[in-house]
Amino acid sequence: AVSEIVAVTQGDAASGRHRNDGRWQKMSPRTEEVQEHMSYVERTRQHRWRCSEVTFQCPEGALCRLWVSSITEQLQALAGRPKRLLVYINPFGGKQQGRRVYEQKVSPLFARAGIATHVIVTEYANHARDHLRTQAELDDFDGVVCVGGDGMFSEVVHGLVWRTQSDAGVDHHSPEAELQPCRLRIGIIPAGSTDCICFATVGTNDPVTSALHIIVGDSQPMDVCSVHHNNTFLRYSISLLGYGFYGDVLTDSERKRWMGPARYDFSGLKTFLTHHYYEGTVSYLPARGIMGNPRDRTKCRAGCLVCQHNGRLHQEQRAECDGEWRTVRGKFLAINAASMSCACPRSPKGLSPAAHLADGTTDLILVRKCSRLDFLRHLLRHTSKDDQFDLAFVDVHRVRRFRFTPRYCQSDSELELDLRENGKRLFSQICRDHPACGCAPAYSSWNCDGEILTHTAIEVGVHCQLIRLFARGIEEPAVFEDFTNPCAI
Ligand SMILES: CCCCCCCCCCCCC/C=C/[C@@H](O)[C@H](COP(=O)(O)O)NC(=O)CCCCCCCCCCCCCCC
Ligand SMILES: Nc1ncnc2c1ncn2[C@@H]1O[C@H](COP(=O)(O)OP(=O)(O)O)[C@@H](O)[C@H]1O
Ligand SMILES: [Ca+2]
Repeated sequence: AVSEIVAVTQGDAASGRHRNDGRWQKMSPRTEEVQEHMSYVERTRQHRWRCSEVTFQCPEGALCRLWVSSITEQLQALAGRPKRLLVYINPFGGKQQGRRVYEQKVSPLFARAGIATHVIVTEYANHARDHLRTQAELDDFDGVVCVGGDGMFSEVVHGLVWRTQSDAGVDHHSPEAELQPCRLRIGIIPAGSTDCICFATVGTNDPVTSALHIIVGDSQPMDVCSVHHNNTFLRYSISLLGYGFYGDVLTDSERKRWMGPARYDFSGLKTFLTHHYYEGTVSYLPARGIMGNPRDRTKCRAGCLVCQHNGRLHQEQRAECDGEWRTVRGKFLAINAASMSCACPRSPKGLSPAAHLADGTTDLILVRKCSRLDFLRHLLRHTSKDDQFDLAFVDVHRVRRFRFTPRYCQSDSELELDLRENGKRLFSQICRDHPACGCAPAYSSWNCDGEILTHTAIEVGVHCQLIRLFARGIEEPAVFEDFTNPCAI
């Protein structure tokens, strides 16, 4: 299809400026004869795309020129294709290859597709976020590309969402605020440690594949969670919000950044062996009147009907959901909210395999205190076909909002209630300082897409389809289609 052509150019056969396709070499070039070079998307295994080139020999120069200009015109008329991109590179993400990956694999493709770029190599953490917030001339661009991991993507989202709200006069500190969707799409060139947002929206972590999705102008809407403490905005989350296990893994892994991506495995093992649980209260607003549930074994795929259906539903039906909050108190090994599957190479089906990218909900996973062996069973099921939620100590709910309060962080009014009711103030104070007799920490931290949150008591709301990516979701393999034939236009 035309939509999967990267570019066409004309070069004359005699000059030999372009590599000749072997098939045509037998023909002797006549004086008039010219070549037409076409680059196009070719699908290879496991959702990977390659940029292939084919050369056509054309007996008549005029005809060839007509062809090239007609196809180029058609390509330019494709509305979704970006022409100008703002690129941020994190040179220190993952294995510190971001710069090399961009220069060697991505930049030549953008050039071939005639995309103009403005490239910024970041110099410090939050450089990209702050540049987007205050300096970047966003009107000059059709999209933003980040080269790095989920942390770098998160920076770009924070910059863009913040800028969009401030331009629209929306107060992002209000947890109830209806946020304005961002105009610019975001592309991810994976060069981080987990890269789960790329993996879950494209199906593979491969810079060339991602670059091609950007070039053809794909669009994948995505939900974004906002995280607040009281009435103060803390952060946005796109992949995982995790307290307990994933919070502790992250806290420990930050000290091991020098290890690169392997830090997560070391800290994962350590945290697993430590086996801490945390007490607290979770309240949540279940998503009602929607298609799908976290255990229906469906998967969010390209052109997902559930996302389309629930994305439209969201606005009108929200009122119906109000007033049905539920509360759970307990001891948890992990509290995870996955607003998408969080599929990544470590777990190809992800934390919540049936979660949707753009349905306006997040899957709240509660793992209660259990034995090490049971928790290991739960973890292992992230890597097998077995259902990780089919265990007595695991609950999963598809929700629109939720709140968490750790046990020893009661609000002042709750403390006063304690005091009035049974004179427990002194006891409460002791608990605050030394809960559980000092044997184990009373608090974990929230892991918000790989960043540690400064507060433990949080309120979370999902903003349906707030951003769009240069991706199309994971494609189902089409068995009968011939992907290799570029002439099937
Ligand atoms: C025993 C094997 C268990 C495998 C369980 C794997 C579950 C993996 C789910 C991963 C969800 C990832 C969600 C993504 C979060 C990212 O946004 C975020 C930031 O990414 P960035 O660094 O690229 O910026 N990444 C993370 O927070 C990293 C989380 C990684 C967790 C790895 C946990 C490994 C657990 C190993 C347990 C080992 C127990 C072994 C017992 C013998
Ligand atoms: N130039 C820089 N120097 C230091 N830190 C940076 C720089 N640019 C980005 N960061 C930060 O690095 C962190 C990790 O980035 P990321 O690209 O997600 O890699 P990883 O997947 O390895 O964690 C992010 O929190 C991001 O804000
Ligand atoms: Ca979702």
